[in-house]
Amino acid sequence: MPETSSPAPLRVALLGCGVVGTEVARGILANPIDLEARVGTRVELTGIAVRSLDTERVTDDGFVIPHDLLTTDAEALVDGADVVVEVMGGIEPARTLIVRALGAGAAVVTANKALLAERGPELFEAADAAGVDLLYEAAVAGAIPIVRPIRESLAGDHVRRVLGIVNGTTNYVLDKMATEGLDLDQAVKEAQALGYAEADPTADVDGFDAAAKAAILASLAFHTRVALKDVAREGIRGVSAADVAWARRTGHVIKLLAVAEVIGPVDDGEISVRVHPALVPDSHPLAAVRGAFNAVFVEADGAGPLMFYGQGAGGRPTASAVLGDVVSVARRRLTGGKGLRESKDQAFPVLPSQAAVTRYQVRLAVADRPGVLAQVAGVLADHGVSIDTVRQAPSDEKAETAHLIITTHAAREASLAATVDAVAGLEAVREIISVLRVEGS
Ligand SMILES: NC(=O)c1ccc[n+]([C@@H]2O[C@H](COP(=O)([O-])OP(=O)(O)OC[C@H]3O[C@@H](n4cnc5c(N)ncnc54)[C@H](O)[C@@H]3O)[C@@H](O)[C@H]2O)c1
Ligand SMILES: N[C@@H](CCO)C(=O)O
Ligand code: NA
Repeated sequence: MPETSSPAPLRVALLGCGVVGTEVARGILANPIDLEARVGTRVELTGIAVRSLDTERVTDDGFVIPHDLLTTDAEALVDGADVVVEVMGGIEPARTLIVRALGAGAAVVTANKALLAERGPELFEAADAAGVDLLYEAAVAGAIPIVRPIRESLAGDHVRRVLGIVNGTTNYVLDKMATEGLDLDQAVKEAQALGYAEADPTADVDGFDAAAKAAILASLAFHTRVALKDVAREGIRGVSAADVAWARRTGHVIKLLAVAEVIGPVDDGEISVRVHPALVPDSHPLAAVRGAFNAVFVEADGAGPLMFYGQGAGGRPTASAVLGDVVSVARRRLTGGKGLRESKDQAFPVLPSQAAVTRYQVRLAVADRPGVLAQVAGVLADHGVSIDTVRQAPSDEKAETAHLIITTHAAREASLAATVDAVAGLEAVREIISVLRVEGS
């Protein structure tokens, strides 16, 4: 009988053993899903790089990570690996270790959106040069398959627009404000108590986390390179309980959206990439995304609208995406295939935020007397901003003040800003209370 030799085991090195890392380790060591059967060879966790050997590493449901797998020598661990899984976060030493791994011919799986958004090109070039995979499904919207669908399933289509709720913490905060009437600070404290928001909630509340994910999504969707610095970013600090309540009255919810869209021809246009709070009509699928859930709504020429929904964070959900990537790179290595190359054939100019085209809802307090509405409408007309609807809220008779809620047709951000300044200058206008973009209609 001819001898058949089974393929060598796949050696996986894990960098980081925190919320995600412990669950990745458990997934490899104690996976009820048989990784060996999925991959075609044994998947061996060779070690886990940690900062301290003294901490006991246990998953939420009590799976203890064997102490003998832990090491503080991340470089040595990387050098012996076929696949390196980076879940330590931060820029350094993650960047150096990933470049080292790729240079040595190992495939890399990472969940590190901050690193990809800041140093992606360097990493993709190292992966392409070595002909190995650099996969990062977990970096955008956690468990939700969105990187692979955009990169592979939609590669034969033209993506026009991506609208994403890609930060669970801010979605939880805005949802609490809408459903319980909390103000922003109260809702952030609740998010912190539940472990969604960090002690310093800046990365979430000010939109940095969503902006990193927007840069990654835009790069994939439009086959180009969008860096974090190209993303116009506004967080949710300016959203008041009154804004949220008014949104409900006008049939909207406020969401922090990551928006990436082509403006102009799909093969010769420009792109706008931005993160900001926006009014989403109740009828849009994104309006139904509650609590800390994430969702990404994609519009493509051929496919039409697509919606991806699920858990964007948490140890097990994020580890699910990481493990899927591990299986994917392992299968490719086993068949001797090269890694997927970065797709960056389109050089779309990224528009500055003032050039973005959106609908707006402006809420203002005006003197309640004849002719004021006509004056305000006249200023919008003079600036070429077209009104879709005007609604007047019940007036405060004592103060002789009326509230106007004006929704515009699509206008450039720069024109709208100039228009609002001119409206604010009218003698009859007491206050511009809020200006919010309207997306998804
Ligand atoms: N937690 C989530 O829900 C989630 C979701 C998606 C993506 N991510 C990403 O996954 C990565 C990990 O996130 P996390 O929540 O598990 O973070 P975490 O802070 O819980 O874990 C990171 C671990 O890496 C260790 N570490 C950091 N630097 C190290 C070094 N130089 N050497 C050895 N160990 C080091 C830390 O001590 C910590 O234990 C981050 O890039 C994060 O953005 C996390
Ligand atoms: N802080 C992020 C974790 C996932 O990237 C969130 O709230 O969604
Ligand atoms: Na994902």
